[in-house]
Amino acid sequence: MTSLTAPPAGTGSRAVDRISRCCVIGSGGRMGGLFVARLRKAVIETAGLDQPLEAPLLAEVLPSQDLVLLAVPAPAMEEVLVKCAPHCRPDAILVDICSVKVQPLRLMLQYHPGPVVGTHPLFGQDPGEAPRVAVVPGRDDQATQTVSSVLEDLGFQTFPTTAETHDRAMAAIQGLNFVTTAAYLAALAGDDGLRDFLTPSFERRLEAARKMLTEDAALFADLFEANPYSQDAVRQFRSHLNIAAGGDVDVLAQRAGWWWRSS
Ligand SMILES: O=C(O)C(=O)C[C@]1(C(=O)O)C=C[C@@H](O)C=C1
Repeated sequence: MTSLTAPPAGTGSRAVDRISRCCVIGSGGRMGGLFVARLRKAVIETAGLDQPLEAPLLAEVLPSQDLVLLAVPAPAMEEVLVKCAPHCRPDAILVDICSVKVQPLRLMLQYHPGPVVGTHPLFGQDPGEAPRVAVVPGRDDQATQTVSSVLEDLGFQTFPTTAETHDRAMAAIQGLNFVTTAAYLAALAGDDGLRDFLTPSFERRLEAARKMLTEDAALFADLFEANPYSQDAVRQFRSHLNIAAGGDVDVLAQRAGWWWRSS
């Protein structure tokens, strides 16, 4: 599947004007679709491709692109690169939006000889008021600047980081959030006798966990696996459970108050 929109007349100094053609691979997905819509709204000529990624169409569409954005899950990255990278111009900027950065950047640098930039939009299908995107340089500093400027032009706030810093942070923010929620609820599962005892604070937690565990569990499990720091994060968390097991729960509660400290 591919569709193109013509850019309107008139150019300015925005980054999107320096990127005249772009292709989103995975345009049928939620994030891919969001990027196609924003790029087109920013009047950049945008093609969308999705499965099946067949060679004749890739050969027709990709060689003319200034920027190729991979909106594909981390586990599919290598397979997609094997198919797409040979059709990209060597000077095209290759960008991904995976929620982990060490592994996708390594693969993009391996399969594409030109500019590479990793990004992670820190939001889902609803970007909210001030959507932020982490940007990780891969190869070519100018390309990193161009991609950051394009993202800002699309209405996102960007900030620079490294793949390692990013993945350590996401192991804590996404990985542990998923694993600790899943472990807690799994530990209680199967005991129907608990139903009569549910309290408002527990119900709030259950509701907060619903989407993550009923719709997005496979996504978070994949991210846990693709993040090299996931197991470190779990081990660190386990040491905090040990504090509770030793009876010092007030120490934990006091430390947790850090999140609501006044600045
Ligand atoms: O919008 C949601 O429900 C999400 O789960 C989005 C969410 C998250 O909040 O962890 C999931 C994956 C992306 O890496 C960024 C954001």
